Amino acid sequence: MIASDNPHLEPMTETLVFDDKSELVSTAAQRFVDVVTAAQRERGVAHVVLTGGSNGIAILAALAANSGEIDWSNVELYWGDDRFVPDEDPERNVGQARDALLAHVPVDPAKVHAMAASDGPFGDDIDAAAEDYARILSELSTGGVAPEFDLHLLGMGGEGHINSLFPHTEATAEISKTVVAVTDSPKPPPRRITLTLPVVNRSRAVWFLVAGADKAEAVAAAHGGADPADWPCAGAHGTAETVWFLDEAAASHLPAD
Ligand SMILES: O=C(O)[C@H](O)[C@@H](O)[C@H](O)[C@H](O)COP(=O)(O)O
Repeated sequence: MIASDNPHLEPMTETLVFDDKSELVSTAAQRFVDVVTAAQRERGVAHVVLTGGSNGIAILAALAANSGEIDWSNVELYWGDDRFVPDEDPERNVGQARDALLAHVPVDPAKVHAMAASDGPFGDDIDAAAEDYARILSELSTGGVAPEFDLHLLGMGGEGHINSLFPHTEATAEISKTVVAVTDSPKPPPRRITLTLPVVNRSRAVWFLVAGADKAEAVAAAHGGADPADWPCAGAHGTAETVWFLDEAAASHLPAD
């Protein structure tokens, strides 16, 4: 089992409900700037895990327009998951991030840790590609497992999937590996590489970016303490904070208070 040696005691859960998706995105982008600049002040380098999905990419586009005092040359960037398809496939999360943000800010290419594509250095060997990502995480950590990320962004599917961790799957139940290959994703494409829940949960801050009525049941399940096997989103928590950025539709099944 992967343990977090983070000393934080009482992680805070915060649920923010916005009138609409654009307000959600602009607030999360502003707060992203605050978290990354604070991490850089304290530790020099910020470690941030990006996500795909419409909200995750919209935040990156907002940051391309205004990223305040972020020193992009001192941000280590990772992905929570990616599709194991050719690099030029428009479904790749890293490609969408390149278009939305990375092409527009002075990131250090050596600090941009994309998951391998199916036409990358490991060819079609998805297990080798996943193992290599685990090696990268290990090498960039102080304890040999994975970094304690300053921030892990998460989108969420209507059935509660986060990264490529779907309900009732081995990947969601994984407690030893930091990164696994998924070859039968219920949502296409079937082949993906994903961080596991124990490594997500090494993050200081875990943020859910969720809009739309089709997500309301999963949001309510996570807030009600559901079993992560049923609702993987219920198993993701930051060691310092867990923040739910919701629009009103996504929050519609939460208790009124
Ligand atoms: O892996 C995938 O198939 C998607 O990228 C998925 O995980 C996405 O992030 C969520 O469904 C949230 O998407 P939205 O932000 O568009 O709701």
